[in-house]
Amino acid sequence: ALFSHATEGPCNTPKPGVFDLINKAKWDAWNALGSLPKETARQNYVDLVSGLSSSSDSSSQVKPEADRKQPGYETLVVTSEDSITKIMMNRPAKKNAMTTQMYNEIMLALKAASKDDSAITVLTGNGDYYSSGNDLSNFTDIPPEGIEEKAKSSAILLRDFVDCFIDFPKPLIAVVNGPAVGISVTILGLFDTVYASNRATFHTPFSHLGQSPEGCSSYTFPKIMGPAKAAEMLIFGKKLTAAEACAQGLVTEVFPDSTFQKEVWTRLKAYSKLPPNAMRISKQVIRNREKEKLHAINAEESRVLQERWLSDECTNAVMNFLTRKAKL
Ligand SMILES: CCCCC/C=C/CC(=O)SCCNC(=O)CCNC(=O)[C@H](O)C(C)(C)COP(=O)(O)OP(=O)(O)OC[C@H]1O[C@@H](n2cnc3c(N)ncnc32)[C@H](O)[C@@H]1OP(=O)(O)O
Repeated sequence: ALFSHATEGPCNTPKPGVFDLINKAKWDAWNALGSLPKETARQNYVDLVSGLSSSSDSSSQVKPEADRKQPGYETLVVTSEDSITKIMMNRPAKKNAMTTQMYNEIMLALKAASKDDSAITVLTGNGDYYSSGNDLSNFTDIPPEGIEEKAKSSAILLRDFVDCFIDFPKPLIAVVNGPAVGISVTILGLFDTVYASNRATFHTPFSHLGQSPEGCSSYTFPKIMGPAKAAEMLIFGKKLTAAEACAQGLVTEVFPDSTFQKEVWTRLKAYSKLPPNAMRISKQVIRNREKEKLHAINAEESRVLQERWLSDECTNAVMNFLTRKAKL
């Protein structure tokens, strides 16, 4: 309005029709300036634009992530911005291996995200790995009651952890920034969207570790990629490239690593502006009929693993890693 007034003087065009909403709003604003002198309109325009540029200068002083992060997490960085809650695994020196504390904190963060006012939730990793899966030193922390008790409490923790993903009510997106191993791969079948850098790989070496599939992958993987391809991953531990995982339906889209963060976050910010209730309800419609089945599968997988963790095959594989004799 001020620009039109400064250059053309008081409003001199016919009022746009009632359905021409944008032009009508512009016309109303111009007309409201009445017979303001052109020079005053020019000065007001300059003042307004100068004010906009100084307020955009102050918007570049966005709080650093450290200031925005939610308190109370030691193994994660959790932030909420642009209607997106981002849960970032934050043990980069240990390739984001998942400790007992990290499992517990991820559950807490998911429960909080399910109730906060964000529209979508993202899980990602800090550093060069997405996650190297279960922290194998979890197996060294044996309670006085013995190894059976450890296997039992681990199976309960695993079951509770995977249940949180099965029940998560909002769109859940994995931003797979690098290689992913073990449980960080298997739970991807419970996400709604999986974006991967072309540096990411997907590896479930359960037989190598004397273990068996979890995260409902014994059900979701054959469903997603067919039983033959799922068997190659889950029984024989075949490691997939990001492109292969995408071709088999586990990954939604692969991006070049050099532009990964920029492209993915631009897209997620656009998605986060969609009506949140519609997204939540669409997810329910897509997922709800499977929930009961997934809970039963999770319980069964956890029970089988509890036994596997007590096997010689598993104990030897873990000892070989911890004594530096073996790596994947
Ligand atoms: C409640 C229980 C639930 C259980 C659910 C079950 C889940 C099953 C799984 O997740 S199975 C998968 C288990 N993961 C692995 O077997 C991976 C083991 N790690 C490796 O083989 C390698 O570290 C690697 C290939 C991931 C990376 O090799 P690279 O040479 O690049 O790096 P480093 O080995 O030097 O790693 C840096 C430090 O990080 C430690 N580390 C990495 N991953 C793990 C891990 N999963 N557990 C424990 N520690 C891990 C590694 O030991 C190095 O530590 P250091 O610097 O102190 O030497």
